[in-house]
Parts: sequence; structure tokens; C-alpha cells
Amino acid sequence: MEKQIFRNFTKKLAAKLLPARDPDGHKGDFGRVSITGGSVGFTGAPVLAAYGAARSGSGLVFLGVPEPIYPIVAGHCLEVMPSPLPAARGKISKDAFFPILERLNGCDAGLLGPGLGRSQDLSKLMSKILEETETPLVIDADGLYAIKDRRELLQKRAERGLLTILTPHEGEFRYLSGDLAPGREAAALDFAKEYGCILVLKGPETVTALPDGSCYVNTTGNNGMAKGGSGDVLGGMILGLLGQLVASKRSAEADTDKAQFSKAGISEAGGITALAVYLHGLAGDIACKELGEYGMLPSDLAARIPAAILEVQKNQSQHF
Ligand SMILES: NC(=O)C1=CN([C@@H]2O[C@H](COP(=O)(O)OP(=O)(O)OC[C@H]3O[C@@H](n4cnc5c(N)ncnc54)[C@H](OP(=O)(O)O)[C@@H]3O)[C@@H](O)[C@H]2O)[C@@H](O)CC1
Ligand SMILES: Nc1ncnc2c1ncn2[C@@H]1O[C@H](COP(=O)(O)OP(=O)(O)O)[C@@H](O)[C@H]1O
Repeated sequence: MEKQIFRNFTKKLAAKLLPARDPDGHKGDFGRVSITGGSVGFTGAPVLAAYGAARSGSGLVFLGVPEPIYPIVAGHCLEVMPSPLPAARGKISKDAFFPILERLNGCDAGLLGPGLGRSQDLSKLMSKILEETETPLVIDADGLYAIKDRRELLQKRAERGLLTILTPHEGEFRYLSGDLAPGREAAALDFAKEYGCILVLKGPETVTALPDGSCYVNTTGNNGMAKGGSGDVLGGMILGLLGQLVASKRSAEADTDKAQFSKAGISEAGGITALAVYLHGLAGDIACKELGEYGMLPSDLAARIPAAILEVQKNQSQHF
């Protein structure tokens, strides 16, 4: 896709970008994805992210959480596959490096951060994972905090053709040293260009910026989504759709390294990311219509992802 600015992401564009599902496909064809996060006090965030991925079409969703919260998290997982990771003081510890890396390397995409918590050890651990894994990554929430002083790792991944998607809200964008003064679109584009990543600047009218100067501005969503946990669902949805994109490339080009993203590949990943943002807002709008902006919850939004996808598919059959 050539460099463009889509100021209004439409349903028609969503219908065009929604990945086709092979009628003969099996679960491995629709992406294996892995989420790493959770800590004592933040047990919901990793589960919400996992269901964001599962409800967006992922074939297999793995979830790594610190051992002390594993029984709670596992009690909320049916389709998602949770596993306990080594822990210290209620958070994932540095001893979790190899299990996390091994899981990520066996997956089409990974999400780092929902409910992770903050510590120096976690900052070192996340930085080491960014350096070591070639798997495309989505980094959200405390994952962003963990790497805020190691942003050169993003440039190094880009130089190696590795894909990284960052999903900050404005508070997180500020501590990543993003300068909001030029305005949201320009700020997101400057950051994406400087660090060679896809930057999703969340808020009303979420901006998805690509390093090549392309940019999407979202049109769905409402203030009923301004509740802790909505962003976690979005991180999972981006992961789920990205995993499907990577898996489709893997089966279409058997000899291509799943981890290497050409410029065209980053363009496609940008489109898929903006699609996830659109569907997330649309699911929120459907939840709002049914429940109202006061009472709707992020888990209600996650449960309405299928309805949002169906609405886009209806548009697909009308236009193509
Ligand atoms: N159920 C669970 O388990 C949940 C778990 N969660 C987990 O909690 C962890 C921390 O979450 P987080 O990254 O959002 O950090 P947080 O310290 O709130 O913000 C940092 C700074 O940014 C600011 N700020 C916040 N939002 C803003 C906005 N939209 N636009 C602009 N500014 C905004 C905020 O400023 P203030 O609120 O003081 O104005 C603050 O200074 C993370 O791992 C997440 O996954 C949550 O998802 C909730 C549900
Ligand atoms: N007023 C609003 N209008 C549209 N979307 C919103 C609004 N407020 C929040 N959102 C969306 O809800 C999500 C909130 O994410 P985030 O700030 O990371 O919260 P958390 O991490 O606590 O879940 C983002 O996707 C954001 O775009």
C-alpha cells in the first residue's frame, strides 16, 4: 500500500483489510500468539488481552503470568492457555527469561506488558527479550514503561527488519519522550519514523502511524470505553490480527522467515493494526448501544468483538 494518510478509517476500508479465512484452515493457520503480563493486583489485564486476541480470530492464544496469580488467571481461561512463570514479589522475575523467549520464538506474534507491573528487573528482562526474539511484538502498558529508557532497542529491531508495535495512551507516550506539541498525528508519525515502529497513540480518534509516513485516524469508539481494561483488550486484538497476518505469510511463502518484515509487510501490519483499533471502537459502540456508556465494561466490549467483525463482514459482501 502506498504512503497515505487516512484521516477517516471507514467501514469500507475495514472490510477491505479484514484478513480472509481459509475455509480449509486449521488452528495453526490462524496464528499462535503469546501474551506476557500480569502481577499481584493486576490479574484482569492479561485475561482481557487474551480474550481480545481469541475473539479476533487467533488460532491459539498462550498466556504467561507470574506463578502467584496463575490459579486466579487460569480460573478465567477456557480457550486461552495460561502457564505459570517464575516470580518475585508478585511480579514476573528475571528467571522467566528462557520460558518467555522459548514461547515467543514458537509463536507468530507476542504481546508484552498488560498488568506486568514495574521494577528494575522487569525493565532489564523486557529489554533482553526485545534484543533476543525475532518474533513480531506488540508492547503495551507496563511493557512500555519497562523499555522507556532503552528506546534504541526499537531502532535496532527495525534495522534487523523486525516488527514492533507500540500502543501508548498520551500519558505513556509522554514518558516514552514523545512530544505531543506538534499535535497527535504529527507526534505519532515523528515517533514512528524515528524509532522504525508502528505507533498507536490511543484516545478518542486513535492514531496509527507507520514509519513510512502513512497514518490512520480512527472513527469509532466512545467515552464508555474510558475505563481501566479497555486498552488491554485492544492490545490483545492487535496481537490476534497480527498473528493471523504473520501466519498467512508463513503458509503462503514457506521459505520466508516469519520474522522479517519488508517495507510492504510493515504497510500490511499497519493496516491490520488500524483495523484492530477500528473493530475495538466498533465493539465499544455496540456495547454502548446495548448497555450505555456508564455501565458498559471492557469485558462487555471484548464479548462484542464478534458482532463488530460480523458488521464489517456484512459490508464486505455488499461491496466486493
Ligand atoms: N483490570 C486490570 O488488571 C487493569 C490493569 N491495568 C494495568 O495497570 C498498569 C498501569 O496502567 P497505565 O499504563 O495506564 O498506567 P497509569 O499509571 O494509569 O498511567 C500512566 C500515566 O499516564 C496518565 N494517563 C493514564 N491514562 C491516560 C490517558 N488515557 N490519556 C492521558 N494520560 C493518561 C496517568 O495520569 P493521571 O491518571 O494521573 O492523569 C499517569 O500519569 C498497566 O500494566 C495496565 O495493563 C490497567 O489497564 C487497568 C485495568
Ligand atoms: N472518550 C473516548 N472515546 C473513544 N475511545 C476512547 C475514549 N476513552 C478511551 N478510549 C479508548 O479506550 C482505550 C483505553 O486504553 P488505555 O488508556 O490504555 O486504558 P487501560 O490500559 O486502563 O485499559 C483506548 O483504546 C482508547 O482509545
